[in-house]
This record gives sequence, structure tokens and C-alpha cells, in this order.
Amino acid sequence: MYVILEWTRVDLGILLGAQLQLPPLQNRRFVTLRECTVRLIKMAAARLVAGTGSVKLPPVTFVTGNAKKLEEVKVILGNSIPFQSLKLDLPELQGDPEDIAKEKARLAANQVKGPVLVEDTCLCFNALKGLPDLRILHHSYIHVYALLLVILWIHSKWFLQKLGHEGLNNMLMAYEDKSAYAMCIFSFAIGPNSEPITFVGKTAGRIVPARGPNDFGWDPVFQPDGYELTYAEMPKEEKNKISHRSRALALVKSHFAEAGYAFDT
Ligand SMILES: O=c1[nH]c(=O)c2ncn([C@@H]3O[C@H](COP(=O)(O)OP(=O)(O)OP(=O)(O)O)[C@@H](O)[C@H]3O)c2[nH]1
Ligand SMILES: [Mg+2]
Repeated sequence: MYVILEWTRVDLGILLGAQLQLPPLQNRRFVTLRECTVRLIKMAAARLVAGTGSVKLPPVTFVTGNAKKLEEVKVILGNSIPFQSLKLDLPELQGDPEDIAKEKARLAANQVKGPVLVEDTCLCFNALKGLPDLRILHHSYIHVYALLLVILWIHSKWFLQKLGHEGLNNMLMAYEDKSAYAMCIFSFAIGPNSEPITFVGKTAGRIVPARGPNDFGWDPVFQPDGYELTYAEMPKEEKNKISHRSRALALVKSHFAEAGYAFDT
């Protein structure tokens, strides 16, 4: 209640808002009791889970074998979370995307023996019933060519490389619905023996004939809703504002702010 009363005083309101990660005041003078309570409970719960206040963590290791992902993560995270990167080729797992991300985090934490962040990304075609984990088409191929199941299961990355952008478009040729969404799941594990948690970001769009530089996966064929440009054609800053990756990382940042982890520097 104290928070609510004092929130109307802008100076203290801003201070408390920063502490509680409340939405900025902007056009409103009040913040609801519910918002404050939810934030306080989430902070307390996150701190309890993290055991912070007493535990100091080494910097988080972002584990990926993908240099383009790393480039984007560096820009999006900036200095918000102390992290270093490690290039490891983690196995290309199959299954439910959140389970994949968690398993990647477990594998990475076992190798790093400390806090790790990993991510798993997929492109989902709505015409193909938004098949869960249409991770660059290997699942959609399964949908269309069930007999290739075993081969595709094994060669998910190889499959993307072989199919190419034209192949992605051709897959939807029989469908009017070209809509799709890009999904990114980050998973954070505090160490080898802790249960990883996940953060999901999605961006809706559609599949178009390839346009723009061809230096990152399916960026040239994915045009986000509300834009005339594909991810590949957009300036990087623009993609980073609306991307599946930045949306997932916004949740990661909130979690770190709420948990209040203390880091060794
Ligand atoms: O056009 C794109 N825009 C993106 O924003 C994006 N993010 C990932 N990808 C590609 O999608 C597959 C995911 O597989 P993936 O999540 O297992 O990644 P990866 O194996 O490359 O790295 P990692 O698993 O070591 O982190 C890989 O082929 C990535 O190149 C993207 N393509
Ligand atoms: Mg991978």
C-alpha cells in the first residue's frame, strides 16, 4: 500500500519503479496494487529459487556454436547481464522445443560447471499446423514426406542447408497460408545440478521469396508482420527490436533483474 501511495510522487515512484521493474510511468500516474504485488511475489520467488543474497555466481556462459546468434545476443544484452561466450557444438536434439532448450542447458552446464544460457530457435509454418518444433523444416518435411523421418531426424542442420530458401518457399506452394512465426527459446541453468528455466519469444510473419543478404539462416525468407522488409533486409537494429530473439531476451533480462543474482566480477 505504501508503494501505491508514494507512486504518485514522481521521484520516489521512479525509484520504486526501477527497483520493482514496473512499467514506466509514461502517461499514467498510478500503478495498480496488483502490478506491485505480482512483481514483489515474482522477485521474492526468483530470489528464493536462485538462493541469491548469499550466493555469488561466476559470469553466465552463453553456449552456442552459431556466430550470428552470438552477434545478436551481444548487442541485445549489452551490459545488462555479465556473460561470456563459449563455442560448443551441442547435439541437435529433437522433440518439444522447450524440452530441447532445457536439455541443451543441462548438457552445457555439465560441461561448463557453472551458470549457462543456451538458446534454440525454430521457424514454424502455420499452414503445416504450426507443427511444434518445425526447426528449420525438418519436422515439416516429416509432415510432407513421412518416409524421410529417420534421415531428417539425424540431419536437421544438413537438411536446412540442402533445402535452401527456395525449398522453404516451395514447401508452402500447395498452401495459400504463407504465415509463419519465428520462435526462440532461451534456457538458463544456474549449474550442473539445477533445473533449467526457459524464456520464449515469438515473432509472427510470413514466408516470402528470399530477399536481402544471405548470411544468417532463413532471415531472407522471413518477413515479419507489419514490415515490407525481410529480417535480412532490415537494419540489424530494427531486427533486434522486434525479433523472436530480442523478445525472449527481454524475459531473460527481467528474470535476472527480479532474481537479483550477484556476480563475481
Ligand atoms: O535466419 C535466421 N534467423 C535467426 O534469427 C536464426 N536463429 C537461428 N537460426 C538458424 O536456425 C537453426 C536453429 O538451430 P539451433 O537453434 O540449434 O542453432 P545452431 O545449431 O546454429 O546453434 P546452437 O545450437 O549451437 O546455439 C540454425 O540453422 C540457425 O542458423 C536462424 N536463422
Ligand atoms: Mg544447434
